[in-house]
Amino acid sequence: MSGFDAVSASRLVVAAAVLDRLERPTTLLCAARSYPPEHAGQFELPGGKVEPAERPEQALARELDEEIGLSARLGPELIPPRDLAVPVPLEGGPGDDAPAWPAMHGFRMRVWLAEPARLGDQGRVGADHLSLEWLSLDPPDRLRRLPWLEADLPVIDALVAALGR
Ligand SMILES: Nc1nc2c([nH]c(=O)n2[C@H]2C[C@H](O)[C@@H](COP(=O)(O)OP(=O)(O)OP(=O)(O)O)O2)c(=O)[nH]1
Repeated sequence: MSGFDAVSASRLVVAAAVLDRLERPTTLLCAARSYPPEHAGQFELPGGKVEPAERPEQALARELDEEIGLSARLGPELIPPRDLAVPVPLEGGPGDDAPAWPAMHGFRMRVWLAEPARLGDQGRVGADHLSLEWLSLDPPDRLRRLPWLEADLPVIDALVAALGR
């Protein structure tokens, strides 16, 4: 789909920090959005909205397959720090059961580390993205300097810290 719909504060988005490998990673998959026009070219972690009655991990597998043709193995969740975390909403769906990162447009976002199920699989660019870049984790400042969606900056900082960079 294209464009951002009107959203309710309870909508949950899931995204993956796809590393070349979970053990001793060297690169991160950074995806340049193709829409909406005001965010085209900005980078995000691939993922998307959780459908009603879907578990977040199931939604993430579906989104990665649909958007970038990647079958991924999930690692640990990247837990937001307490001062940033958006609590579980009262009206959250069945899988919406953990604090999340604040995402754009009132969305809440949960993020998992991941690696391609077939190591070396690069994913493919579909309609949702202009490009997929596998960027080196070193030096981390180069990664931080990408034009990320604004909401992703603390996520990237936390990722870099979690990976010990
Ligand atoms: N996928 C993704 N969405 C993010 C990130 N950061 C962030 O603020 N968002 C926001 C942008 C959108 O408002 C929302 C997710 O939208 P989306 O367009 O990716 O969702 P979708 O794939 O289900 O797309 P659609 O078919 O509903 O357009 O979350 C991120 O790193 N990845």
